[in-house]
Amino acid sequence: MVYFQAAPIKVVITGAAGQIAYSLVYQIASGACFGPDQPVFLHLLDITPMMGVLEGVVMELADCALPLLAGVLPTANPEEAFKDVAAAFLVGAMPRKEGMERKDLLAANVRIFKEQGQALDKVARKDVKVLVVGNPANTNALICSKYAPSIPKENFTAMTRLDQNRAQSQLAAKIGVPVKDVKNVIIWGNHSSTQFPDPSNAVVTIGGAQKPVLAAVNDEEYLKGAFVSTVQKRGAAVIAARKMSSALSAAKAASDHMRDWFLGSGDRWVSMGVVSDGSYGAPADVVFSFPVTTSNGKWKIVEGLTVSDFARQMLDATGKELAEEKEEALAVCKD
Ligand SMILES: NC(=O)C1=CN([C@@H]2O[C@H](COP(=O)(O)OP(=O)(O)OC[C@H]3O[C@@H](n4cnc5c(N)ncnc54)[C@H](O)[C@@H]3O)[C@@H](O)[C@H]2O)C=CC1
Ligand SMILES: O=C([O-])CC(=O)C(=O)O
Repeated sequence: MVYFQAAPIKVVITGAAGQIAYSLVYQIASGACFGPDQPVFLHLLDITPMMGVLEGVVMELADCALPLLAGVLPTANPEEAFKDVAAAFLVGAMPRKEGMERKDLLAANVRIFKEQGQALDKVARKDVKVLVVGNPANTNALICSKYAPSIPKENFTAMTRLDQNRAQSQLAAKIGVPVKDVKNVIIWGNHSSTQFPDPSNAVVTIGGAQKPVLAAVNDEEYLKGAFVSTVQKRGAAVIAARKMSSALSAAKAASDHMRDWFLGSGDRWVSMGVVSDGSYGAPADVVFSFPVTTSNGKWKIVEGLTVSDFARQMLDATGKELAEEKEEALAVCKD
């Protein structure tokens, strides 16, 4: 019997034999996600043909000799995987290949999230925090929530943190400051090429003083043009280079997202795909990425920001795409 000071929490990762999970298991089991004093019991779900590969991941986790890892359960059974979990990283889904848009994965992937919503509904803790990473992440999260009606819809989120990290990193490089000195870049809308990476409220610390990013960059053409398209297309650029989609950075972003949700975002805004209440004119009842702050395990949309004409057009385009994806997903799930 192993004794820990705090009781371990059960955390599930789906697609656990895949690329992203290979980095994510370490983020979680090392304490980077839930904190250095929180032991974790990992539930690792994949499909039956991947159980052999998954066994290798389990061996490697043991070989890491991680003090916070209380146990590991590899399984192909969703109800076993989701039983009593406090946090769920829903990664398992097909990734896109070169030339595809993420929404091209919808028909193949959305049923996974219907089935997993049903399993979460049955066996997970009612306060489980769910992060959907598998693409198309926003719409998969919506479907998952719809099939888990006993769990509050606020508990279902989609990952746009990778886009936020990309945006922050691009701006820091442009200004020539460490990435930690840029904050409050916003990702609006869908985790797709219609997303709107918005620097208009971002601030940068230069020489100990805070300055708006717009003034520090002082190049409107870049901020409305190359900056936006670089972030929108970064996933495709990584696929073109690696012939596989982002994995290391996706795992880091998933850990950042869940850490901030559990432990709080402090004085920074973070972007999360959440079930929309219609804030900022976004369509209601789609999973839309907003700027949020988090504390005590809850997120809250940042209110009162000004939306320029340019931003309005961008928000409308990404909202329209999400409304269309929702209709398509609901039709697929009916079958
Ligand atoms: N939201 C975001 O920012 C990002 C999302 N992604 C998405 O994450 C997903 C996973 O990517 P990778 O790990 O690179 O893919 P991968 O192909 O390496 O791994 C996916 C794993 O999921 C498993 N899987 C398939 N169906 C499953 C099911 N029903 N239950 C449990 N496991 C299942 C597969 O067997 C495989 O082991 C893809 O959809 C990808 O597009 C990737 C990067 C960033
Ligand atoms: O681009 C992809 O398909 C994988 C992904 O979501 C990303 O890297 O943002």
